[in-house]
Amino acid sequence: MTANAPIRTESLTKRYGETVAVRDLTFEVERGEVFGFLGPNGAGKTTTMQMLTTLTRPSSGEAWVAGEPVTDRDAVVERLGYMPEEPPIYDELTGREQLEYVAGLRDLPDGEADRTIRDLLGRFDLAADADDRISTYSKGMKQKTALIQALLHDPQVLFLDEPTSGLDPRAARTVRNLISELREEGMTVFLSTHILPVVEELADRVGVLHDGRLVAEGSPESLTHRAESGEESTLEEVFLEVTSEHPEGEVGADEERSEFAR
Ligand SMILES: Nc1ncnc2c1ncn2[C@@H]1O[C@H](COP(=O)(O)OP(=O)(O)OP(=O)(O)O)[C@@H](O)[C@H]1O
Repeated sequence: MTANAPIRTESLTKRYGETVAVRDLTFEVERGEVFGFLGPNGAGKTTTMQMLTTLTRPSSGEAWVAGEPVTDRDAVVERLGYMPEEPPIYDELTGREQLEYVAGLRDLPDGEADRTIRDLLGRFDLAADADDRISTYSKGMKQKTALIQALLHDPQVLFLDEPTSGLDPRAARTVRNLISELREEGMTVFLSTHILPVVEELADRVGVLHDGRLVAEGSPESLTHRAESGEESTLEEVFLEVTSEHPEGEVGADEERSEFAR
């Protein structure tokens, strides 16, 4: 355990009535690491991300983001950037107006906000479209706008929920390249997706969630070179294997997650 890991959870659990959406989740993400959070539909990825971004409170257990407990909403929100699967952007605004609006919500001083917006629009190749309405944007341009708005306040940790879902291959490639650039700059990224090639390309480490539990964890390479089989396989095969090894309701409360050689 690293006390100052930018993301750290301990026995994090969320219950909705009888449903245990996330159970006893303990993991950490190191500074500058891209952590790929994988799992089939209903595994608990969104719920985990909502707890880490303070949108929903844990039922039990603890979590810290950028050193702050997720129960301290203001402190955590100041330090994280979050791009949800359906980013809140308004079609009737222009890209620039949308970003100015978010900068206002974040209380960024006007001069600083203008400079940051200009820099990020340039960097994400959106400057020429910044004064067009978002209703005229492609899905990829909307996604880039959403990524910029998550970065405006220079967060220490970035949470991305299915950042490439619904994008055509070219737009998905652009978004993957941008994430890769952020990683090269040392950003800590928590990347939730069920698209395996995305984590294969971008993640330094992968966690596989199934039925609310972390059932496998390791580098993408170690997951594809499973120590016990000694055979090379694809991440998809490993994913299917570890999620079928743990059919719903059959995972013992104290069962260890699969560990792979790092
Ligand atoms: N607000 C809620 N009320 C009741 N049950 C919920 C709520 N949110 C999630 N759940 C349940 O918790 C479990 C985990 O859901 P979650 O959305 O976190 O999974 P996910 O891995 O993000 O799935 P997907 O890939 O389909 O988005 C599911 O059984 C879901 O039905």
